[in-house]
Amino acid sequence: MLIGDSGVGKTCLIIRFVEDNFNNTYISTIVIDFKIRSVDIEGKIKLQVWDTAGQERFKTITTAYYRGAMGIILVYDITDEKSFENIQNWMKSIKVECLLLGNKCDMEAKRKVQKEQADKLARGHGIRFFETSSKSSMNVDEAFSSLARDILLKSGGQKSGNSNKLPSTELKT
Ligand SMILES: Nc1nc2c(ncn2[C@@H]2O[C@H](COP(=O)(O)OP(=O)(O)OP(=O)(O)O)[C@@H](O)[C@H]2O)c(=O)[nH]1
Repeated sequence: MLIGDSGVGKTCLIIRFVEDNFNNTYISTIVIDFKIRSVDIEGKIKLQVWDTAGQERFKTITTAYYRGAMGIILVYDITDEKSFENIQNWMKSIKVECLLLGNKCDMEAKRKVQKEQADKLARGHGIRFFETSSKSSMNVDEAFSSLARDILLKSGGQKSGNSNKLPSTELKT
């Protein structure tokens, strides 16, 4: 499950990972959504990737979902300091396997969060850190695969039958 401020690029990361595509238009996610991709990690496994809305008004609902996740990808935007601060608050409350991503690393000229700061934060929490770009596709596959691998390792290689059931919601258009 991906968590982070509105506009940091969570949906774009999922679209790059699942469809190998990128779009500059910004359509803010409403509440929650998911996509599936099969990957080869010691045999085929199916990853269900959940996208959450970054907007504050959906926080109560998205928080209920993240409690059921097997792994969490915390995303900030390297050009937006506030998104990096907010990620640090999320980190305090997360108990499952997680990963830190500094997205939009193709925008080096507008960088506000230094790689070293994020690296230090990730080390402090004992988690992995990558800088990614959905635009150039840098590190996107690597990031998702490394978290999937860590989850598999932690669950003793079990590929299905987890007890972390997500709450069910009926969505109507
Ligand atoms: N340059 C650049 N732009 C990006 C990148 N990833 C996303 N964007 C742009 O950032 C904007 C927001 O991306 P989204 O993926 O919709 O952001 P989000 O985090 O899902 O936003 P919410 O759904 O509101 O929570 C879009 O205009 C994207 O095109 C990236 O790696 N590089």
